[in-house]
Amino acid sequence: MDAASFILFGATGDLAKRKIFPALYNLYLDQKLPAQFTVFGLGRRQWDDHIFKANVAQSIHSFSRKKVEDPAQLEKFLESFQFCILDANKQEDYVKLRTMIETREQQLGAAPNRMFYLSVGPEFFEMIAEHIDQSGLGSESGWKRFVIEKPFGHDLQSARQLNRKLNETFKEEEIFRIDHYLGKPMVQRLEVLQQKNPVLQALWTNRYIANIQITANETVGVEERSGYYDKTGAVRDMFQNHMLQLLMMLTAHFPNNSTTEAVRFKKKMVMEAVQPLHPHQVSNQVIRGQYNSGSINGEPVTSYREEPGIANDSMNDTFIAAKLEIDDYFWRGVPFYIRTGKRLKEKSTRIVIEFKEPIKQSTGADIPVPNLLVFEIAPDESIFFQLNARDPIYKEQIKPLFLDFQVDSKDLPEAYENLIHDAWHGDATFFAHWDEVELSWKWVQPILDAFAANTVPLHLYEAGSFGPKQSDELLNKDGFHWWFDEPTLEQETLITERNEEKTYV
Ligand SMILES: NC(=O)C1=CN([C@@H]2O[C@H](COP(=O)(O)OP(=O)(O)OC[C@H]3O[C@@H](n4cnc5c(N)ncnc54)[C@H](OP(=O)(O)O)[C@@H]3O)[C@@H](O)[C@H]2O)C=CC1
Ligand SMILES: O=C1O[C@H](COP(=O)(O)O)[C@@H](O)[C@H](O)[C@H]1O
Repeated sequence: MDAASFILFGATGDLAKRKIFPALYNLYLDQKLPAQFTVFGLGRRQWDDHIFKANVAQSIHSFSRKKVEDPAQLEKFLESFQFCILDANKQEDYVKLRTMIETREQQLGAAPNRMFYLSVGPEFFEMIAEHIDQSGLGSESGWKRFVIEKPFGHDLQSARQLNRKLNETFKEEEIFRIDHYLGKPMVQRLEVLQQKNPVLQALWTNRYIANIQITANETVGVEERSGYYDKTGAVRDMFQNHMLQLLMMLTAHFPNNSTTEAVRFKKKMVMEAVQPLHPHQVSNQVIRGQYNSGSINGEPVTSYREEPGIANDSMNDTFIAAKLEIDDYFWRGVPFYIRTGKRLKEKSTRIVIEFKEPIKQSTGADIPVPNLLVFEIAPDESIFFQLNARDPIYKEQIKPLFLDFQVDSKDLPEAYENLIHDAWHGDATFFAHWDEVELSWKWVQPILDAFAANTVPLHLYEAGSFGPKQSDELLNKDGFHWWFDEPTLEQETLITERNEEKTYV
């Protein structure tokens, strides 16, 4: 593996502390970093190497998946960390940084391979790219990679403008746009599950599937991010990126042993086939919500408008549900329902595939019992299939039967480990290509416009619920309902049993 420098803008920030340093440490323990590497931490704070290393050590003790068992090993890891005070606006700071990096590369006899990781606000992306170019930091003789965190733009126009600017310094193949949902192990499994299982391949079409539901419910509220979130809302924060990436990963028909290009091409085809949303359709197909006060896990929580830093008349969306269709040979006619929101009843990220032709119960309430295939992504990972069988006691009745595979996620790499590792290897498969990003913005743009013009109602929902009731109606009018908001008795039993006895794959 190539020796390289990891140049981290925003090394004093929250994301670096909670995700990036722990990910680097776990990769180091798994021997997935090059034998020679240096992490250059950057920020305006008057830190030196000593303070920086102490902060990195603290972050590892607090947030690492693998606990520190050998302090000497941690010390050795920290030897590769250096700090450079840098103000992103100041060209002279980049020149100083360049000298520092070149000195270290010479000491190690290492090639000038440089990974620039921007864990800073998006307002810095263009400026930093330009300074990297002008200061000569993007050396010609090694490889260079530019890793950026979302949000990538604020709307279609700003995203295009940002991309044009970045392309002046970096080629598309040098830009790694992180969408951490693509780093989640279950999401990474979707491609292979589909490719390597003829049974799933056969079922993966409108012939058998009645509808698909993609949910990312969160219990947390706006937290300390009011400045960012109140301008962003659920539509930009989660829907345009994470939710549409889940849609692409689920519905793309990947060829066997796909290359990076093939995966990205197939995902792009999905987004091209998603039926465009016309302005007059937004109010029928999109539900906008904002949390009111309520309680979560028995604790009272305030309304969004009472959160610190939020105006008491804010119209920002903390919940969005939308219905869309993919107009291609495989998916035509299958409705996709996608929702995400904050301050909901439970943390759950899942995809539910509901199959056609549910059987009717022969006794009791006339409840249709469909087959369901469920991918649980968070908080625990699992795949389960709901089948129907004869009730062994009340033989005239049908009883759901579950094939349930729980994934023991505590030993799996965390999303950031997967993504940093891949970027270091130059593998862009699980990063968002510009084409996907642009098409995603294009699809959500009518929603952004409608929200800005207030032509879509803002429904307040009680914190601790599953969002506004209008989100249920979105499905009810098509004869469906969100699965698992109110689990059946059998599903409830399955969930309880899972916690007692686990079947791992
Ligand atoms: N935190 C999270 O969980 C997630 C964050 N993100 C994204 O990651 C990025 C970073 O977020 P987060 O870490 O939370 O933000 P923080 O506000 O915690 O950190 C911001 C960082 O930017 C640095 N910075 C600010 N201004 C300058 C400047 N003029 N020159 C140089 N450095 C500067 C700060 O360093 P200093 O003050 O020392 O200058 C600090 O290290 C954002 O784009 C965010 O949207 C994405 C997903 C999740
Ligand atoms: O990108 C973001 O994701 C988190 C949710 O991520 P998860 O891995 O916990 O599902 C969300 O809370 C945050 O607002 C958003 O910026």
